[in-house]
Amino acid sequence: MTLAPFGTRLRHALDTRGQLCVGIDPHASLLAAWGLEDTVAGLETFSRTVVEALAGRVAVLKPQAAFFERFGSRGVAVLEKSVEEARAAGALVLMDAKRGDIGSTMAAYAEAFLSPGSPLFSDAVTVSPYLGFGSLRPALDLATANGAGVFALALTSNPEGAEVQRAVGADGEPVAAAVLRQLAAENAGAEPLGSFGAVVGATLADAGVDLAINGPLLAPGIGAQGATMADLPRVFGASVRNVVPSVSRDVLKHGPSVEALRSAADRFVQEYAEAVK
Ligand SMILES: O=C(O)c1cc(=O)[nH]c(=O)n1[C@@H]1O[C@H](COP(=O)(O)O)[C@@H](O)[C@H]1O
Repeated sequence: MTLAPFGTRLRHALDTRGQLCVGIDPHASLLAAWGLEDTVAGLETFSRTVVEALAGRVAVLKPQAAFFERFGSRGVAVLEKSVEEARAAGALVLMDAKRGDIGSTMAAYAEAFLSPGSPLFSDAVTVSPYLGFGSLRPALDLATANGAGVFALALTSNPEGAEVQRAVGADGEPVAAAVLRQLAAENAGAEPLGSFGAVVGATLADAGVDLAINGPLLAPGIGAQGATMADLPRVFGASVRNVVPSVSRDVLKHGPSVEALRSAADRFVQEYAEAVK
């Protein structure tokens, strides 16, 4: 089955399900809080519960690959199953893998996450552009061919990110601005939304760069890292409607009750709607 472009599918999901991405981040501390063991079995119960609670409800689920990889191949098998079940229930899956490498190796990462035959095929994947934006080309091309998307780190939510991302290149352009400019070029002419997104933390005091990339802006940092939905209009300005606010721990801490997870996600959707009138 040929998928419509990711940007089109994402816009529809945000408009119909509400503007929210929930991260599946099975921290050891969350497993313990849910009364689960820090084992593959605990991981599987945790992930299955989040998918059961939210995949039929929220626009995007974002499994954080690291928390599955720490259990080795059996953890990755849980990740594969979670991706499949979440997609089958109607959520778009954004694989948070933050991969980055030379182009020829990036092609292999792209095969892993953006090729429909792969067990980890996802609707989109996070990548690091810090080996040079051009190194992402194989991922951008494979995504286009398969109706998938790519989110490149631009201004991350952690305070350390600035030393690299705010650095100014020889031509006077800040590094993050160059990433955003190249994403905008990839998205040129796409309607209603391009398939190539930027990651811009909701925790920023001020973006200070042009966020009008005609693509989605993944905004982590809401909740546990201190940002709120009310911060989004200030950080994102005119681009705020293209923001995909992302929350992990501040939703997940409400489990293992399926109802409580759903209520928490619904509250965040409501808070976004109130903040962005
Ligand atoms: O790409 C991301 O999702 C991401 C980028 C970023 O700048 N900051 C950031 O926190 N993230 C991820 O978003 C999630 C944040 O989790 P919470 O702080 O629990 O909501 C983690 O999985 C992070 O790896």
